[in-house]
Order: sequence, then C-alpha cells, then structure tokens
Amino acid sequence: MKFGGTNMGDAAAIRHSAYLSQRSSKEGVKVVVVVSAMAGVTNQLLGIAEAAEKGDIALANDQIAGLRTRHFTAAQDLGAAPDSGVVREIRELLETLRQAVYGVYLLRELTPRSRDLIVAFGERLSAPLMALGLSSLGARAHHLTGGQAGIVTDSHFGSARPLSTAAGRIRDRLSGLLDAGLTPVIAGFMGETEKGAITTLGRGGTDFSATIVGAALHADEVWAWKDVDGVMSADPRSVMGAQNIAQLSYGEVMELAYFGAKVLHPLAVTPLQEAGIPLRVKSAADPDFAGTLVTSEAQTDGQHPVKAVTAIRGVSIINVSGAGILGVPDVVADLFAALARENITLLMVSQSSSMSNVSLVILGSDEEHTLAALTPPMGGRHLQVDVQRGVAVLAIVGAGMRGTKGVSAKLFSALANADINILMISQGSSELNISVAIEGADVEHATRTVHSAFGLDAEPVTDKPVTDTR
Ligand SMILES: Nc1ncnc2c1ncn2[C@@H]1O[C@H](COP(=O)(O)OP(=O)(O)O)[C@@H](O)[C@H]1O
Ligand SMILES: N[C@@H](CC(=O)OP(=O)(O)O)C(=O)O
Repeated sequence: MKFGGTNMGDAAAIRHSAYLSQRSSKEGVKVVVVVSAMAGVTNQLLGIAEAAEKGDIALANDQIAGLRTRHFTAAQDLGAAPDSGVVREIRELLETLRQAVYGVYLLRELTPRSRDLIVAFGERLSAPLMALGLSSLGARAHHLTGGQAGIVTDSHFGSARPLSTAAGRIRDRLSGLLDAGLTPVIAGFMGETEKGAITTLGRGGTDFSATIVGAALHADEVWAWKDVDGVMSADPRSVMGAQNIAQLSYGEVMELAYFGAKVLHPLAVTPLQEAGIPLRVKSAADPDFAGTLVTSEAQTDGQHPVKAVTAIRGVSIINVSGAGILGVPDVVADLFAALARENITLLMVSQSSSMSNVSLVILGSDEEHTLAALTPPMGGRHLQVDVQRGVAVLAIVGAGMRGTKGVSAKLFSALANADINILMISQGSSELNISVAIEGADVEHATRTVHSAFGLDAEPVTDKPVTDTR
C-alpha cells in the first residue's frame, strides 16, 4: 500500500492512513506500507538545497526549523513522548540534513547526488511517523529507508532505476519482517546505489517504489491510496466534470502518466507488467469505492474510444533546420544520438518529408541541455536551432482508439471550433494516444473542450456512495 503526500499531510491524515492499512491486516492480509513525504515537504527540501547553493544559509536553516516543528508536532499528536525513540530519530535526521545543507552552502555547489541526499529526507522523516501511527492502532511496525528495504538502484541521481538485483534483496530484507507478523513501512521515492549513495526515482516516485516492492514480493495487488477517486478522465483540478475510470490497462496508464497525468509516476506500472500484478488506485477519503483497477486487459465499450484527456504544461518546441540537414540521414542520426546521451525526454518528434526540418517537443526544464547537445556540428554540419517556448502538449488516451475511424477528426474539429491552433500532431502506431502541441495559454480551455467533445463529462447526478470514514 502506497500513501502519498496528502495522505501523510498531518497526524490526522497519517492516523487515517494507518487505519486503512490495519483494516486489511485485520482481514489477514500481509501489508507492506510505502510512504511519501508529508505534503509539500519535497518542494520545501528542494528550496532549502537551492537556498544553500545560493549562499542563503539563514533561509535554509529557517526552513529546516519549520520542518522540525511540523514533524515534532505530528509525532506528538500521534502520541510520541518528547524523549521517545521516534522523536530522537527525527531530531537526528534533521541534524544530518542540516549538516548536508551546510556542506552545499560551503561549496556553493548542488550536484544531483547532493540534491538527492537532501530531498530524500522527506520520506526518511515521514516513515517513522507512519510506524508510530500503526503502533498506536496496535500493529507492530518497523520502518526502513528505501536502501534498507533492498531498493538498490543505478546512479542516475534524480531519476534512478532499480537494478536487477533489487528484487532478491527486497525479498531478503522484508520476508523475515512479514513472517514475524510485522508491518514494514518503507520510505518511498528513494533508493541506494551499491556503494550506499542515496538516490531518488523522480518526482512522484513513491508510486514506483511501491510497485518495485510489490513485484519483488509477488504481491497479490498493489494499492495506491490517493486524494482522488482513482485515475480520472482528466485532472479534476482542471476539469470539473472529470470522472473516475473503473478499469485501465498498464499501457493506457503509462500513456496517461507520460503525458502529464500527475496521478501516477510514468514508470509505476512497469514492474507489475511481467507478473500481471493488478494495481488499484483508491481514494483514502472513500475507501469502499473501488477506484481504478489497472491490469493487462484493456476494456473498450465501443462508445468511448477515448478514456482520458491529459496535458503537459511548460514544454518547448525545438526546430532544427537549415541547408545542412537537407537529405542527409547522418545528420538526423547524430542529432538523436546527441539527445540520447543527454537523457532528454522527447515528448513529440516530427520530421518534414523533405528532411529539411526536424521539430522536437521537450520539457522546458530540458531546454538548456538540449540546446547544448545540439550546438556541435551534426554529420559535419552546423544546424540552425530555434526555440518556441510556452507550449503545452495535450493528449487523448484510450485503447478503443485502435482501428476506430474519426477520432482524430473529432479532436481536430473540437479544437478548431474552440479557435485553438495546433502547432504539431503525433499519433503513436500503438494507437493508444494522439497528442497535439498547442499554445500554453490555450491548454485549460482545450482540455475542457476535448473532454466534453469525447463525451467524458460526468452525469450531473452521481450515485457513488460518499462515506468519509476519516
Ligand atoms: N487523470 C487524473 N486522474 C486523477 N488525478 C489526476 C489526474 N491528472 C492529474 N491528477 C492529479 O493528481 C493528484 C493525485 O496525485 P498525487 O498528488 O501524486 O497523489 P499522492 O501524492 O496522493 O500520491 C490529484 O490531486 C489530481 O489533481
Ligand atoms: N515526495 C516525492 C515522492 C512522491 O511520490 O510524492 P507524492 O506521493 O506526494 O506525489 C515527490 O514529491 O515527488
């Protein structure tokens, strides 16, 4: 079971999350709990690291003091005495954090490795709180860092991936605890290299931690508890009429996450695919509602080829052109090799058939790296590179699109009727998604328009029972 930042937000939320875990334990289910940092803490830690790098140690220390108050208050509210082991552990963790941040301040250098060390403190601090919440409900819990739980990773700091040896190590580390009737509580988002350096799995990575652990243990199911009903037809913060999707395939979820649906980490389902372990995305506020079940099956009803609309904001189009590129395949090969070396995520690619122009859509945060990668000559020629910023990618996703005619026509006419210009178009041959690049300013309007054009708005009256057991 994975609990995200909102479900770890304060003592009341942690107590409720612990109750959800215990509810299953009492039914005889062996539960492993994986937790995120308290809501907002990861961003705060990133801010602390950046303040130290810029030389503002006073601001960094103020923020660390704020973290101390927040975690001590939660521990106290969960019943910890001031001289208890948990309070001592939180104090020691915050002291180590302070030292790491001071190191960044002295060096005025924030490497990806030191950033990972600093941001992983959020989960290291929240795991003892969840163990406390479980103990207060009568469970025997034992908390571990990602590394202690056996999540050994490569050294791609900021977006580390588990090594093939992780599964065996996770089993070794957790089976004994489970056999002894303890509930392991694992700090999500983080792992460790073979040499013991702390890594993180990318933003939203606790979902991924949970599925890595679930797959390693051959779990019957992995449950991700959220502050939404499940995976929905659009981000409910943007689209009022977004509705829960009862069933999705691994492939559909991956497309949704890749194209910006923040509800799951883009790689979260990958560890589950081989063994076909189901993932349930469930609402902590409404635990008896089924939420979304993710399996290898894609269900299509014939009426809704498109199941969801999603968008990535803050992307840039990089236009590579010039006489140098005309008719020279080597240039294009060099160009992609250069981007691969820099680990650039390509959201969309389009090449004009005359081969005189290649357009790439990348995350705004990758722009600097991309431009640097494209500066040296490609295939012996210098290229002209132009950037268009402030773009968004909107994607429609659904296995029912495969072989269904008229889906792209509906998408384009909905956008045209809403007076929205399309800058680029892409449809994968899997026909699981169609994506378009549009002006960033149009993205909210476009999402709502497309959601409604594909009949995804919820009926005005819902018969879903609402039972908030918190
Ligand atoms: N298609 C979608 N379905 C559900 N939630 C979505 C979707 N797209 C974006 N979201 C956002 O994802 C959030 C839940 O993800 P996240 O905050 O990472 O959860 P947690 O921290 O609880 O794991 C929701 O609050 C919602 O605004
Ligand atoms: N705390 C990390 C990892 C994570 O998964 O968080 P959440 O479950 O709150 O999205 C982050 O903010 O990226």
